[in-house]
Amino acid sequence: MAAVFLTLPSSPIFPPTARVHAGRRGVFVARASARAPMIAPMSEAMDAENGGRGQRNMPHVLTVAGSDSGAGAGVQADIKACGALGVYCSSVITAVTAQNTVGVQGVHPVPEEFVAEQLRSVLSDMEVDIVKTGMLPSVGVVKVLCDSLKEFPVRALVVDPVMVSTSGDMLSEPSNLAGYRNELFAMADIVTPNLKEASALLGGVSLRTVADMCSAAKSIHNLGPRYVLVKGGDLPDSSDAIDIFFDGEECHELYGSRIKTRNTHGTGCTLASCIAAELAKGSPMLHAVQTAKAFVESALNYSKDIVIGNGPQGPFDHLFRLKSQNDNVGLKPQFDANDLFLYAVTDSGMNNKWDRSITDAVKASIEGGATIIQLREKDAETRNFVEAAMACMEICRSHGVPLLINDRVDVALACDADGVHVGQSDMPARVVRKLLGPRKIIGVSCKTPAQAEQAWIDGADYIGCGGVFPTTTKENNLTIGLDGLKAVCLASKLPVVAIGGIGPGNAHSVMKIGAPNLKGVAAVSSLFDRACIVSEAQRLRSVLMDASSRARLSV
Ligand SMILES: Nc1ncnc2c1ncn2[C@@H]1O[C@H](COP(=O)(O)OP(=O)(O)O)[C@@H](O)[C@H]1O
Ligand SMILES: Cc1ncc(COP(=O)(O)O)c(N)n1
Ligand SMILES: [Mg+2]
Repeated sequence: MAAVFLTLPSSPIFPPTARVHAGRRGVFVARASARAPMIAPMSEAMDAENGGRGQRNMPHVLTVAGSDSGAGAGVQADIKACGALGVYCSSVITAVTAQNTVGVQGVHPVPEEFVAEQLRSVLSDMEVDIVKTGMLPSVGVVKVLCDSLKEFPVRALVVDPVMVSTSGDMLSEPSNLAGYRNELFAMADIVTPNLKEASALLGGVSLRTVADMCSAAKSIHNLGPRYVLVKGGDLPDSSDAIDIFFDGEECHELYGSRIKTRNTHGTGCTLASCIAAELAKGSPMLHAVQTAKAFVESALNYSKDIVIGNGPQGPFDHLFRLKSQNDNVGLKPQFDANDLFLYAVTDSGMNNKWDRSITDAVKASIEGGATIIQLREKDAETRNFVEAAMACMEICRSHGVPLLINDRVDVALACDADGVHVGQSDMPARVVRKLLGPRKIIGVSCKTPAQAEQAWIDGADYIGCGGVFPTTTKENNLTIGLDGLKAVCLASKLPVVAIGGIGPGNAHSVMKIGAPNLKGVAAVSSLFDRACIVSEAQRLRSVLMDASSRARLSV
């Protein structure tokens, strides 16, 4: 039967919303500053209309993809994935497929003009942060999309170059390769081919090893995108699920557990949508990819035994987090940068001097208002350290305060700490991330903008910046002063906690340097080299509270 496409009489032409034209390259580097001017006037206007009750824009992904009637992949997967991550998802449908767990029975492309009309409807009206593409059935649709993105630029473009379904059915014209290569890739912030797609994009090269995936990622990078993720779901003989992330300079091997299940239909669509959703929330690219990968792994794990359909490849459950709180155990606790507010770093020497156990020191700092704890035990014997860390972990967990371990990844793993803090001469954060996985918090000590940039690239969650003032806890430690702190904060894409000689007497001067990503101060001697930790922590906390309420008032 011939398809009937209903094209409404041309809608009134809305003036394109004023958007910031960030250059395609560097959209992410300029993320915060690019968004600010775009959002502020709009929310001010809405606020005024709303009696100042503070309306807010919701992070928004637009998926440009095909419909999967079985709802495991395509637009349906994209909407569920974004919804699961708390992001709004609008959808421009490029094709309707008749599809189930057996395969694809039919494909019905939507006429290019009507794809263009859908794009105009969404982009001219809504504040779309990120566009994610899936099935683009023809070169004509690719062209229409590129033209729309030139007219209505967005913050980033995630391209999942869907070509063939896992069942082996063609989802785009072979001539589409040229459309991707010649136009879309140059506009893309990230392209996420699976092994077959990467091979097709490179003229049919064979991809069987991680080394092959790295060289494919580099070759695809030469086609124009800023980042490339080659997905290894189908890597033969691999007991892990390994993806390769290439940032233009370095290949990062991202490891996950391979879940034994038939329900992997839609993993690629979901991964790309989750990346887009995390970008919409403001994550840097590598973080977005890691969070997306962890989400897919958790969803597959939760859904590994569900049965939907009789074919060889079933869908999985994107909304698993809503089903059971218990199943959330093991998911990455969202790192909350506000936890850096009052960061207590224990010191074994000071505990000995004041004849305190490490657990007493931790309890007292939490009672005084510490919002995160780091155990820094430079001289402890490993066995004692692990025992003490386990006890501290229990205390911290019962108070909902994250516990990090300084330097010792092994101790952090042994006590299932929330994360690790490393210095410049400790294990590189990239290696720590490999060992701890995407769900733990990693902090890196940085003195310079270059070190802060590296920490971000390596996948850290925050940086500790200092020593700001001279201190007795670190010998020969170069201090960087408030100017040095400010320079690093302004350059850092990660939240910052200031450290080094900070206490109630000078915390105010630190917090008022005027860097929005400076989230708090770390204290060692000013808490632990004192007779009463509780009252010192309370004093520091009230100085910090005062500084942050003044900062809010002056905005
Ligand atoms: N069985 C599995 N267990 C865990 N992760 C998987 C599994 N299969 C695929 N993945 C992950 O899902 C994402 C999508 O990969 P892939 O299946 O290769 O893409 P596509 O769906 O486009 O073919 C990747 O991050 C991959 O590592
Ligand atoms: C409409 C549509 N879009 C994308 C895919 C790819 O998904 P998968 O690779 O998991 O089959 C699909 N099967 N259908
Ligand atoms: Mg797959």
